[in-house]
Amino acid sequence: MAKINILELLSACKNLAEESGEIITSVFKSGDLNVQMKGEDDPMTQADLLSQQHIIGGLNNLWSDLIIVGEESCEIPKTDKIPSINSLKQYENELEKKQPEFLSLDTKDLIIFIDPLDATREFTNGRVGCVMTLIGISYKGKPIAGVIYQPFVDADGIASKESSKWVGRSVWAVVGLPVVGLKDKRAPEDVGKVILVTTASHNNQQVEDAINKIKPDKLIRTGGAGYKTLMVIENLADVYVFPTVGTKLWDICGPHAILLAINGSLTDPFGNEIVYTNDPKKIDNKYGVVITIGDHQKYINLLNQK
Ligand SMILES: O=P(O)(O)O[C@H]1[C@H](O)[C@@H](O)[C@H](OP(=O)(O)O)[C@@H](O)[C@H]1O
Ligand SMILES: [Mg+2]
Ligand SMILES: [Mg+2]
Ligand SMILES: [Mg+2]
Repeated sequence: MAKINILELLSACKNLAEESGEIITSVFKSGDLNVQMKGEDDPMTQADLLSQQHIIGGLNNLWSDLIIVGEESCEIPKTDKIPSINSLKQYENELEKKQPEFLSLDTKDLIIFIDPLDATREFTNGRVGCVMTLIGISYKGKPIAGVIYQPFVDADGIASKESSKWVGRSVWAVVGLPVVGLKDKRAPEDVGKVILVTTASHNNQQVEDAINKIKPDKLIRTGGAGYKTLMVIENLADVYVFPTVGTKLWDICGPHAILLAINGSLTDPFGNEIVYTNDPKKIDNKYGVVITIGDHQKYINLLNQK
């Protein structure tokens, strides 16, 4: 049975996500997005496709037996890319003390979830600040590591319309290790407020009901499942609620791992844990998601009050 070191796998994912960011920005700059509709309200562009091919092609070159679930249904052409596996080596001693089993994981228990471009709709509309590549690593059904790569931002994650500022930013974590480079971005005037973030473009009665039950001090509607989760991770929002079908496991696995690493929570609206599986019938988060930093149960109770 092949064994995998989580730091080597995450290093490869981070390297590939960062390079997929270059693919995404160059497709955007070319103006030739080649938008195809996979279904009603479900766009895919050339950037989604090339990003997924780059990431899976690179992983396949190192670990041919990895179970990978990518959003797009496409061929994976052979690539010369050999991802870097050593960029997180300095964390090995710390991980050995805290989660020694993560240094030697059975391949059969791992599933990698790839969203090669989250917020495609916003990408096609030029609202690129929400766009990110999401890679999550699950082990025995739970997220244990993940990387988010934002291509259209500066080093602090601030979105810009000027391409000269697109340095890009990775946020990554292994559950059990301290998270590097994250800031608490709560504005002083928002301290003590309840800030709820939800969909900008998939509003429905359940979303409205959830807002009315939580009664936030401040409501933010914006695009991207990854972007909204990152807002919770960076303390720009207390709770992200989307209480209906719409997101898939690849939208949440990577962000969920980062959230867990900072003691946040992600469940369905009834408080049930999400199980990460490659069963295609269970890829939808069919009851929706509730994502918090702080008192998760308080929001679950509010959402389930009669
Ligand atoms: O990777 P894509 O298809 O862009 O992912 C979607 C999500 O599936 C969807 O839930 C999000 O909707 P909202 O923005 O309304 O929350 C969408 O933005 C993308 O993240
Ligand atoms: Mg999509
Ligand atoms: Mg997505
Ligand atoms: Mg996507």
